[in-house]
Amino acid sequence: MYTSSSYLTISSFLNEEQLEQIAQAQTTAIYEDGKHTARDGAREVKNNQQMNTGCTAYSTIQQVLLTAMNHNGVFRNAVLPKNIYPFLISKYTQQMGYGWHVDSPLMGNMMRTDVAMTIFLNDPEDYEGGELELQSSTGNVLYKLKKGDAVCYPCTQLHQVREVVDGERHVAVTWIQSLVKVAEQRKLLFDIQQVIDKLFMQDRQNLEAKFLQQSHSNLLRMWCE
Ligand SMILES: O=C(O)CCC(=O)C(=O)O
Ligand SMILES: [Fe+2]
Repeated sequence: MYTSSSYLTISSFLNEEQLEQIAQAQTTAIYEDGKHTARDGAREVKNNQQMNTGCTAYSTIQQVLLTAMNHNGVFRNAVLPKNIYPFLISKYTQQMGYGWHVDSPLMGNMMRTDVAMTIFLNDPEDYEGGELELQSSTGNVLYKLKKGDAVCYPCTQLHQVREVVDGERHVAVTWIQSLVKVAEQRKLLFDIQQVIDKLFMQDRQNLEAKFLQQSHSNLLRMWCE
């Protein structure tokens, strides 16, 4: 599930019903210049539109997205969310993009940003260009996922949204403060959790799984803040 070092993709993060609710809401949405929510060097390279957070559509979409997050075990186990920043609902039309930047380390009420997340709200066939490009030690990686899919990546990484050449790109983005600050530690915990889940699926009383769960619990206690 981790495609590169610690980038997590979640397919069908949103189901058909949730996507439909979002699409309905989007028809009445009000958008404004995305530069309002960027700071320092990011402001100059940010060229997109964002949904006005005061409109009814925004509240509806926010609710749908939070519900999806709460129900997603992979997201919870991999990201270990402590605080979630309100979603930005963005739209990139022709020639829009967001050049190389790093996200603010602190947002809102001094919330530390550990994990960034992009949820794709329309199909990759709907637009040309518009890939989310992430810096990685083994070469840059591009994400242009299916409608309803999501990608999570550590906020330590430089990234950009390549220019949309044709069509429209719709995404929801947010930032999460994790219970575990260090990405490598989160990845270890997630890997162990997946093995535990598999073993318990075969046998609810598997003793090795219980020992592994003990180690997982104690590591989480050691690393969480
Ligand atoms: O649209 C995306 O996939 C990411 C946008 C982004 O980097 C940001 O809003 O900071
Ligand atoms: Fe960003």
